Order: sequence, then structure tokens, then C-alpha cells
Amino acid sequence: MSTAPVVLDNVSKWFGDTVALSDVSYELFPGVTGLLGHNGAGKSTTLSLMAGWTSPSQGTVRVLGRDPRAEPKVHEGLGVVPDSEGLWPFLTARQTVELLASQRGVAAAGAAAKAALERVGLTEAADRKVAGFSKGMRQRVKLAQALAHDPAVLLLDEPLNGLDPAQRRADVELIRRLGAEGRTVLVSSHILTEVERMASRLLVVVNGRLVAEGTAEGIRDLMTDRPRTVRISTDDARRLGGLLLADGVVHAVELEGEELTVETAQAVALATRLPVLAREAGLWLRRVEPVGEDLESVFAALTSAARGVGR
Ligand SMILES: Nc1ncnc2c1ncn2[C@@H]1O[C@H](COP(=O)(O)OP(=O)(O)OP(=O)(O)O)[C@@H](O)[C@H]1O
Repeated sequence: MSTAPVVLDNVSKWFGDTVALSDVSYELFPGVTGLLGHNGAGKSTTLSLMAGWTSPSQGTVRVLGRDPRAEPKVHEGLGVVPDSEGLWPFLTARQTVELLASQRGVAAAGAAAKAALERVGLTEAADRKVAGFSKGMRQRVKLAQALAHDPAVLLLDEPLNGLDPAQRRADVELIRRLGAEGRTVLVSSHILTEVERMASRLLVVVNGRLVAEGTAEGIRDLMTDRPRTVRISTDDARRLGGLLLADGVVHAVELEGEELTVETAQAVALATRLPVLAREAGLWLRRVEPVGEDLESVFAALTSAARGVGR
């Protein structure tokens, strides 16, 4: 069996007729891994399985070498930020964090809570009741709770939800540091540009299936043959559009003044043929700009590609 801190081996999970996860296998290693998927893709189910809150219908889950469902001791090395609220409003931030640290068997729970609250930037608010906290502050209390016992594995379900831009930047930085310290961190998100800033490795889940895995760049490469849109600015857009269509490297063109927008399923061929065709026709390429090269677009393409294969 693998020694990776988290191992999913042929894991499926269904609720009645709903398949939340379908035959998923991967390992998590130290550093930050992003788990990407739209609402309902199976992210929270994955985290629940790793936290031992639910059992797989099939397959095995191991966290720090243990079955998290059968061995609650796993929580001594595991910190979880669930997407649910679950905070007692009548406790202060300090009491909230201290309580869980004690439950996790931390001897100096007070000192651990103080350090964790400081880490997430809640020192000044530590003795205020959670009831008056903003969504962003409550998220930070949950993060401090997850950190207080210094776990080797952290599972964070959409941890940036409800944060303002400054808080997001701070938390992206904090999560990166947690990974750099050698912890195994899994961050779920539906916002690719955000998770891309934290995670060195991405797992993309669509309809409960793992559809792509790798670095953000690697995932883009996987999508080389997906349909792409390219905007071209030239001195005779109509002529160039005709040449590209005749050459067969694009399947649609749209003209707007000197701007030409083309659709292609052969990005590499277009990149090779475009300068040749322009040169032969004596046309000047002012600007060539791919549209939608961000991960959001790649993700949308993966999603529609996987839809037919879904449940
Ligand atoms: N306890 C449950 N009972 C029935 N169906 C469930 C249960 N938990 C999850 N599901 C279903 O399993 C699928 C995956 O849900 P999950 O919450 O894991 O997705 P998600 O990617 O976390 O999405 P979200 O961000 O919206 O929570 C969904 O179709 C959901 O409706």
C-alpha cells in the first residue's frame, strides 16, 4: 500500500440513485493540491470520505495510513475546514478553537489556540463572540480550528468563500505557506484562477469522475485539441478570413472592421499556417490573440466533454 499521506483507491460513493463519486483513484502528497469542480461535482463528498464522516460505497480511503472511518485517531493528524457553518455563536473565537484543540488531545490547548488565531489574523478579535463575526471571519475561525493541533494533513472545502479580496489574498498566501511547510493540503474550489494561485497540482472532477490531473499548464496541454477562438487584427480581415477557411484550419470566421475572430479545432495547425498565408497574401498581422486561454475556459470545455460520460 502506498505511503502517501492520503490515498483514494477505486473509490465510489452513491446516495440512492445519485452517484456522487465514481471509481476515483489518486494520492495526495505534501504541498497544496487543488480539487476543482462545479457545484455538485463531488468535492464535499470527497472531503467527507477523507475525514471519515461517511464511508465509501466501494473502494478504500486511507489518511496517514489509517481508515478514517474506522480509526478516529486519524484526526490527531488531520485538520478539516468543512463548508458548513457549525460554529457555536455564543463562544468566543478563542474558546471555539481551544475547545477543538482539547478534543484533539492538545496538552497546551490555550497556547495552541492563541498561535492558530494569530496565524489566521484573528488575534484582535479572539475574545469576541463568533455570533458577531462576518462570514470571512468565521471562515478564519474554522481555519484556526483546523490548524490548532498542527496537523500533517489539511482538507479545506472552499476556504475562500465569503472572503473579500484582501482576505482572499491573505488566505491564498497562508495556504501556500501551509503547503510549503510540508503539510499535505487539499483545497476544493470551483474557481480555477483562484486555486491555481495556491496549488502546484490540480485534480479536476466532473460529475463525480476525475477528468484531469496535473499542473495547471499540463491541464491546458491536455486540451490542445479543444475548440478555440482566436482574434486576429489585420489590414484585410475579409481576405484573410477567406484564406483561412479555404485552407481548412478554421471552421468559422466573424468579421468586425479590421478584426477577425476565428474558431478552430486545430490550434497548432492554425498557428503554423496563419503566418504563411498572411505572408503569401502580403497581409500584415497586427495582433493575434487567443480568447479564453484561462483555466475557466479549459474547465468549461472539460465539463462539456465529460457531460456525455456522466452519470
Ligand atoms: N447526503 C447526501 N444525500 C444525497 N445526495 C447527496 C448527499 N451528499 C451529496 N449528494 C449528492 O452527491 C453529488 C455530489 O455532491 P457534493 O456535495 O459532493 O458536490 P460538491 O462538488 O461539493 O458541490 P457543492 O460545492 O455544491 O457542495 C450531488 O449530486 C449531491 O446532490
